[in-house]
Amino acid sequence: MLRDGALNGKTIIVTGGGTGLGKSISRYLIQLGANVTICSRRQAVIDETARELTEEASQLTGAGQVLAVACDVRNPEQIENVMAETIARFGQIDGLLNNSAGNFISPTERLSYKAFDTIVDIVLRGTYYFTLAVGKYWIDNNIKGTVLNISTTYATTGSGYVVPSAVAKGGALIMTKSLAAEWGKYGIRLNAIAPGPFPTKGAWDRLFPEPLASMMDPTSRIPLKRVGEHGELANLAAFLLSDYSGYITGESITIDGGEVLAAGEFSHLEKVTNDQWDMIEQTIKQANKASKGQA
Ligand SMILES: CCCCCCCCCCC/C=C/C(=O)SCCNC(=O)CCNC(=O)[C@H](O)C(C)(C)COP(=O)(O)OP(=O)(O)OC[C@H]1O[C@@H](n2cnc3c(N)ncnc32)[C@H](O)[C@@H]1OP(=O)(O)O
Ligand SMILES: NC(=O)C1=CN([C@@H]2O[C@H](COP(=O)(O)OP(=O)(O)OC[C@H]3O[C@@H](n4cnc5c(N)ncnc54)[C@H](OP(=O)(O)O)[C@@H]3O)[C@@H](O)[C@H]2O)C=CC1
Repeated sequence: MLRDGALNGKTIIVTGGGTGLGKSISRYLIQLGANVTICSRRQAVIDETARELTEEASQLTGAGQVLAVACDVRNPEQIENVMAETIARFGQIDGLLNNSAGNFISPTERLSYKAFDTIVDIVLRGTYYFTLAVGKYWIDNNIKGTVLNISTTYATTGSGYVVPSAVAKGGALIMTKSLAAEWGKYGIRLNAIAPGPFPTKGAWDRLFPEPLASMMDPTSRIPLKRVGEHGELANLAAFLLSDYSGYITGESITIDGGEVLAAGEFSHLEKVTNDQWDMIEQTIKQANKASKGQA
């Protein structure tokens, strides 16, 4: 979507950049000229992704570079190490993509306290620790940085069976809006993306495992009748991290093929056939006549 070189000179940290959506977005940011630091807990995973993205970038003109630094986002010292290594390698930090997450489906009453804490700590604590660390650095150094948080559609609607994730994503979304109001005076922008289903191994293993996958078609309730493509999400993420979105802050943009709209009171009526609509129309018109005393 953006022109080549649109992110030249920018350095962006992507948490959870070794796999799934974080990897796809990192790939596109690098293509657009950004230098990207990817971080997550598993050093071997981010090293392999960095090798792959570096190889791909070497085939392109004007692509950025990639650095892999291990980090558990629940640990402030490790976050500060990622920032220090990024600044040592690339000079400064311009953007932060909070993408790391943990999640699994479960009836809430089956969860231990530790299970609930594990998800909330990765998603909410990890997001505010990283945002706080980078925000302080930007304010101290007068840098007009940008934060983008990967949220979900149920951060605003809520959802059963993923309650710790909903609690944490909801909290992170309110942080996005609150800090956008507070840090606007420093030129710091914060936005979020709320994706619907985008197939990744991490999400599908934990949210759509067997026997669920054999029992239901996740596209049936999506108005556009398909899941998302990683490139579609990467386009939106790159735009929101770029200067082209310079007047957008505190916003959450949904990218879900219309899935949340399916909750609308009458949206399920797509199952009604044309013959049934003929009958329904006649029935309603009869009732209209009756109410005017013409029946
Ligand atoms: C119907 C169609 C649906 C289609 C799909 C649509 C999807 C669209 C919307 C999706 C929105 C959001 C998506 C995401 O966030 S996807 C990201 C998924 N990726 C990950 O989760 C990657 C990282 N995850 C992990 O590393 C692990 O899963 C974990 C989060 C558990 C953390 O691992 P860790 O090793 O730190 O933790 P433990 O294994 O020690 O577990 C901690 C406690 O949690 C308990 N636990 C773990 N799994 C379960 C389970 N399935 N049920 C109940 N409890 C569980 C575990 O027992 C530990 O607790 P205890 O010590 O008390 O036993
Ligand atoms: N796929 C989808 O349909 C949707 C995804 N999302 C969101 O998109 C984002 C990416 O998810 P997706 O790509 O699907 O799944 P992945 O499982 O591929 O990505 C999650 C990433 O988070 C990292 N991570 C987990 N725990 C930590 C931690 N404590 N510290 C640092 N990194 C951590 C993992 O790496 P490691 O294990 O090495 O630490 C992994 O790279 C998440 O925020 C998710 O909530 C939202 C809506 C829909």
